[in-house]
Amino acid sequence: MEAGEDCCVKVAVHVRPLIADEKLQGCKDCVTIVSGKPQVQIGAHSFTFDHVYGSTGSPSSSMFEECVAPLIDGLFQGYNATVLAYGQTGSGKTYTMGTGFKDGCQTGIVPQVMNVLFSKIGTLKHQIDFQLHVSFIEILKEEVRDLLDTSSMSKPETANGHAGKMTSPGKPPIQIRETSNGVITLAGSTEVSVATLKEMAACLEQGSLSRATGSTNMNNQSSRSHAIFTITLEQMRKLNIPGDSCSNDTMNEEYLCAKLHLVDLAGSERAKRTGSDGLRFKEGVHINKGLLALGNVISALGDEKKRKEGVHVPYRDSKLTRLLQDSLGGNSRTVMIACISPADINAEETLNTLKYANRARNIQNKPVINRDPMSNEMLKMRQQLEYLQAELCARAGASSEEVQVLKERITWLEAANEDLCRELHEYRSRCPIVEQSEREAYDGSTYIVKTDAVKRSLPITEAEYPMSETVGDSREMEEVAKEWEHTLLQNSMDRELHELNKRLQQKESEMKLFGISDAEVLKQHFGRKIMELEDEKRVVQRERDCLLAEVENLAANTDGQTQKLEDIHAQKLKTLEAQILDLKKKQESQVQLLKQKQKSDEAAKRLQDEIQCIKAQKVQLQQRIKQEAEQFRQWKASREKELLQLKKEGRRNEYERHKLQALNHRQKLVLQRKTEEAAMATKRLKELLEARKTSSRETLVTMNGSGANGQGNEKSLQRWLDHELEVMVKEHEVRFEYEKQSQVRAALAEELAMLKQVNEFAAKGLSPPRKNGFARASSMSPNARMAKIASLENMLSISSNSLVAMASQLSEAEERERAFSNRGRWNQLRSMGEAKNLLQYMFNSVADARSC
Ligand SMILES: Nc1ncnc2c1ncn2[C@@H]1O[C@H](COP(=O)(O)OP(=O)(O)OP(=O)(O)O)[C@@H](O)[C@H]1O
Repeated sequence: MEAGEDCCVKVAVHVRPLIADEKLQGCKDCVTIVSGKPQVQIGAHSFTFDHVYGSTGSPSSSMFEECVAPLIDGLFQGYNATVLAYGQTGSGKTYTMGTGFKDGCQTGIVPQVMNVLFSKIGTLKHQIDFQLHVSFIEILKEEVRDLLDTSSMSKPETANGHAGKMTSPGKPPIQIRETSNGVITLAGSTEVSVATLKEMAACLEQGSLSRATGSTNMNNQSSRSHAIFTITLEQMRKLNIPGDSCSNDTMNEEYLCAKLHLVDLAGSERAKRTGSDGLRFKEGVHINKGLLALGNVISALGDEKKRKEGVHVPYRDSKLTRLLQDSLGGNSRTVMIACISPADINAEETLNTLKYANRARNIQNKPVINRDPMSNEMLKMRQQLEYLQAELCARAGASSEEVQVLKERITWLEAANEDLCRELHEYRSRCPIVEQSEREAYDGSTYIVKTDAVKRSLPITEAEYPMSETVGDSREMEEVAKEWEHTLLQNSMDRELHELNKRLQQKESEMKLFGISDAEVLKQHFGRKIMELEDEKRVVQRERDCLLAEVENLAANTDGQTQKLEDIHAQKLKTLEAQILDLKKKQESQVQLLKQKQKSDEAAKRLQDEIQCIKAQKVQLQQRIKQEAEQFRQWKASREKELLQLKKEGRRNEYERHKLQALNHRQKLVLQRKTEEAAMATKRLKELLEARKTSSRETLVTMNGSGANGQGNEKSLQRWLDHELEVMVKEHEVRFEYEKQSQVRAALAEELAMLKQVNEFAAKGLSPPRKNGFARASSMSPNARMAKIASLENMLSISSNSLVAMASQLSEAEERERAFSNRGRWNQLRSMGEAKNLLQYMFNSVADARSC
């Protein structure tokens, strides 16, 4: 084997979405991914990895291409590789790896690996001979079990809810061995030779079904073992050596053998949270032991100081670490996928996972191409030959050739320099535009941030009962509009009536004018006048006729006297004629007057009609005004009734609101008290943890410096013990507060879920089930429900923050505890006497505490 290149373990984080169970518990997403960066933030902690997938990091679908595909390419070059899924129980390891492969399901890394592997083999098989083997084992309770052993039966689920595989009786257990050149092998495990994708998939499916799984509170199909699916790729390549036609076939062949381990670890778990007991509890203990050993290996390899100090790496502490010896710090290219849940309830475990993963990034592996010794030797010789040939050429060549090469190099460098100058110039000319657009983008973002901040700064109490006010406002508006409309109508009708009255008055006064010159009297007057004129005319005519007769008689007598009489008569006649004419004129004028009279009669008639019409209109209008007033009165009465009803309802709502506010207040107080207690305990734990660092150092210094002074030493040991005990007590207190807070949160979440369900039922027009909580929630008004939902959501996010803060300190405490116990808590004790004294002191302290 040749010397390996240094390459760090690559770490990707896979954040799964909140699952139904977590949503039901009202869990909040407490993990933030920094946009565009592989950076994860949780509470005050921030971690950077090689990749982050899921929950608005890169899409999970690109994980295979970015993290695993390069490992497969390496496999074909002869490099070993490992993909390792790590994380808390239920965080999505099996989902990510696809080791729960069933019914040909293609999601997950392992099925994708198989697809890519066979498609590559398909394209290369004409040049290279391939051999593929797979093995599939699990480590359950520190025992390695073969998942592909067909002789052992698959065990159905037991009463304890355990499904798994039984080792066949008489078969020797699988042994982990290390070969002389340090390669870890499994003696006794089944290696199945596979030629097709289907065969390999069948192995995966068979092993997955045989794997031990069981149901816990946190995952109803929890893997109870660490599973390793290993693909071994052997290649026999024909080498193309120019000018080498004489050597035999084996001399021109190269043999490579590389392994790909696909590891799905069991999840770390807390017995209290998984609710495990009996067998499940024992499994949990073993799982945690294995993971603790893995953590210690990662810690030893990932801590630069420890690495430099050459600290022992405890691979042999567990079967898991022994099997992964090559993958961590050895001959392998390794990708670790840290699977995490974003739920705040899992914040402590998520933090622990991220801390481990972060440390794993510092592990340096030394992958080498795995050739067989013969091929390796051949390669070395060939390389040496090539080197010597080159050397020979160089020496044989003239020095002028060297000069020529240097000249060419100078020309090339000059050209490259020119290109770079041009690029720099172009960049500078583009710079102001880029800066401007960056400034604009920045301004835009601050604006968005500002508006968001303004929105967020609105206190939630302002949003309480907003709907009732809006409804009240709209009702009032409606009422005012109605009254206004009524007043307008009344006014316009009054104006109309006034107009009619005015017209009526006018017409009546006109009529009066006609009335003053009494029509009948006038008529009689004119009639009489005409008659008189007629009589007068007749008298005058008779007179004239007499006169005419006299004139004729006189004409017959023709004497002088007669002539005189005749003249007199003619004179008289003329007068009479004139009188008649005058009378005629008078008569005509009387007729004319009579005609005018008739016309005015007609006008009076018309006026009379108009007056009648106006009077009718007036009556109608008065009726309408009356009707309108009646309608308005009725509306007003009903409105007042309604108002009364509303006031009653308002009082009820007000009462309900007060009741709710009181309840909210009580809930908030409880939450506040619990949060304050939690914050105090967390703060105290933090202070103690900080103080412990210095105190343990001081203790050591004091103890080392006071070798002669036995009493001083004893006192400082006692102080150290007091401090240690206090840290533990505080850690327990915080854990206790954490549990209480989780319970409060669960109750709030339950209430919230119920209210939301009632809202959904109401939106669909259905009535909610007749259960206790539902009855109370559905008796609330929609506005009160909305307000309660908002208040509960507010409380939930307060609770979530408190949980994350506690989880952060608990994770810190646990990590330090682990580091401390690794170093040996009691290393400071140097004699049995010191130990006895300290034990006595501890007994006294416990007795004191119990007697209080
Ligand atoms: N990325 C994801 N998207 C959607 N659902 C997921 C995702 N990851 C995990 N889940 C769901 O979460 C649940 C737990 O996942 P899984 O069994 O893979 O966890 P695990 O880490 O293997 O748990 P354990 O250690 O207990 O075996 C499953 O119901 C799974 O379908």
